[in-house]
Amino acid sequence: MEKISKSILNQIILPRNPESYKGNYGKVLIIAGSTHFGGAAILSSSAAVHSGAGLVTVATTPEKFAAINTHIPEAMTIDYHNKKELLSAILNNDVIAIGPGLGTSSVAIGLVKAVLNNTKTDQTVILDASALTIIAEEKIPLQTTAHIIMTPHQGEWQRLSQLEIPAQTELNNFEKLQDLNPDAVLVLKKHHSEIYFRDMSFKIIAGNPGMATGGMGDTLTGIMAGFIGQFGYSLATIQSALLIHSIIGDKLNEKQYVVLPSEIIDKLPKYMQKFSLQTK
Ligand SMILES: NC(=O)C1=CN([C@@H]2O[C@H](COP(=O)(O)OP(=O)(O)OC[C@H]3O[C@@H](n4cnc5c(N)ncnc54)[C@H](OP(=O)(O)O)[C@@H]3O)[C@@H](O)[C@H]2O)[C@@H](O)CC1
Ligand SMILES: Nc1ncnc2c1ncn2[C@@H]1O[C@H](COP(=O)(O)OP(=O)(O)O)[C@@H](O)[C@H]1O
Ligand SMILES: [Mg+2]
Repeated sequence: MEKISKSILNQIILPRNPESYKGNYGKVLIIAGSTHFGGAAILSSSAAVHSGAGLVTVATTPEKFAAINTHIPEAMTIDYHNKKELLSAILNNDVIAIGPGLGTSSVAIGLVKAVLNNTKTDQTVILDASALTIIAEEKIPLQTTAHIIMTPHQGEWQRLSQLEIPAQTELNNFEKLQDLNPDAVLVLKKHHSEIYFRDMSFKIIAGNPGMATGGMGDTLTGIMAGFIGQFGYSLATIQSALLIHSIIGDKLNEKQYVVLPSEIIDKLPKYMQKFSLQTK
């Protein structure tokens, strides 16, 4: 398994073209949140905005609109119960991240199916949290032609792959990913998270137990969406998103016992600037 080098960040995060505008940095749709998990929608959309997505729309339940607008006014909101608006948003965004705080209601199941049935080749679908639980429980095939990235923690990967955590070896993970969708990327979140794609596997040597805080994975999903929106879908972009999340977490952990997801989000623009200037 190859270790992901920090130099990938200098290659991916480049200074912006002065002539560019928000349309050049990706349209991101985050389908997230439900009655008891409003924070997951805020963290994932805030992470997408702070990591540089040009336009971010959150599809959620209207009871969370006010909280989202207050915490992250840069993001737009739509009601995920409105099938027409949802379909239009699915068709018109470059990156669709679904799952943080979504829960596993019949509405949530319908949302996962709507994304998998209506996305196309040039789009990227990030499946996280409740979306992965739904796919495992409902046995929903991953049949979209869009790029698929799954970001399970070990418990979610156990549900999806039927592999108990001790059996989540490199070889077994390759096999199960092949069964689920041979073209999908698996980002297996753990201490020193791993990436699997076709016959390649990578790991990060970064991250710390101070990051074991609820919402940390929701934040990674937003960063992943923001990075793919602006830097394009590639293995290197996925690696960069995974790495910067933990590098910032490690920097904060030097002086803090506990690292909050919202603190990582706040630091994203500064760290991205630092890495972009190192290319000069
Ligand atoms: N502020 C908010 O709105 C927040 C909202 N959130 C939202 O909550 C929803 C549920 O997501 P979830 O991850 O909390 O619970 P779930 O899917 O049941 O998985 C837990 C099960 O897996 C097991 N497990 C094994 N290994 C594990 C590991 N490495 N990491 C974690 N778990 C591991 C674990 O084992 P146990 O701890 O019981 O031994 C347990 O059996 C989802 O939509 C998410 O986005 C959260 O993000 C929090 C902040
Ligand atoms: N001990 C640890 N070492 C390194 N990273 C960790 C550790 N604990 C948690 N993390 C990171 O925090 C994130 C947790 O994701 P997840 O469990 O999906 O959180 P949530 O669903 O609460 O948002 C992952 O990116 C994981 O790698
Ligand atoms: Mg999670």
